[in-house]
Amino acid sequence: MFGLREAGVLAVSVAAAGGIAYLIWNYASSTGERKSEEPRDGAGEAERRREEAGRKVEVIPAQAAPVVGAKAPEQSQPADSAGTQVLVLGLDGAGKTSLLQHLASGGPEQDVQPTQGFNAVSINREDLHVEFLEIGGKEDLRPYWQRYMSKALLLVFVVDSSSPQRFPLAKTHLHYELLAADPRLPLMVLANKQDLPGSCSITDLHDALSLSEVGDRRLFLIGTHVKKGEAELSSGVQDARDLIIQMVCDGR
Ligand SMILES: Nc1nc2c(ncn2[C@@H]2O[C@H](COP(=O)(O)OP(=O)(O)OP(=O)(O)O)[C@@H](O)[C@H]2O)c(=O)[nH]1
Ligand SMILES: [Mg+2]
Repeated sequence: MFGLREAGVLAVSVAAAGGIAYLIWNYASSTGERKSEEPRDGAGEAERRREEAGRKVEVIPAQAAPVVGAKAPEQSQPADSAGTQVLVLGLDGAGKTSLLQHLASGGPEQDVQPTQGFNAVSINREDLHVEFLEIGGKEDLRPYWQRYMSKALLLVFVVDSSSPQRFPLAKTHLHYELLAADPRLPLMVLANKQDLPGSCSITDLHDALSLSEVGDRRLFLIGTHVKKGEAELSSGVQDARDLIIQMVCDGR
């Protein structure tokens, strides 16, 4: 595992809009191959790659820390360590549990079932403990989402990029229930299922979810996919994990 900068991911432009600063860069494909050996040296080159791939990552660069151990997911009540949890939300079927399995184990996902309540997952290493809390996305569980905002260090909002018909519903929950509850909480949107044909690019998802209107908070938008049987983490999942670990280390 390596840091974003070490991975050769290059910031190609900086845009400030609505008080939010993004560093925008690309990753080469949706197939999960991290092109760490290829230097990306200029906005023109990166733009070319973006056009080729139809994918981009918008993140704020961070140094990464290695993960040396992981604890298996378990059903549990959320821990009461205020402001330290990574809260993982999103509509049912978006891929939250699948992503957490990959983030925690670094390996292929096991069969996943819809989360009926909470799903607590930890990443542990000698001097680092990252605690994720997924709350299931079914309609009857969504009223619980907001209750855990106050304990969160970061909100990770997972979207199924292959289901554009559900974007308006996701947007409504995101803006009017979650972001409204904490105007400062950093937000990481994972545009998941980028492997599926016809999945929405993160540029389009940015617009569909009106992410330019998320307020005065740090925003990360990353295209991801997880596939059963794939031994390697996709580059987007690696980027997400690196950023999350860095934010936990920094304490926001
Ligand atoms: N093709 C593809 N399938 C995915 C991806 N991520 C998840 N899936 C599949 O989507 C289905 C739902 O995934 P889950 O991880 O259970 O989704 P969830 O967001 O946890 O759903 P709830 O727990 O019901 O809120 C499963 O069949 C996964 O295998 C992805 O990136 N690509
Ligand atoms: Mg789940």
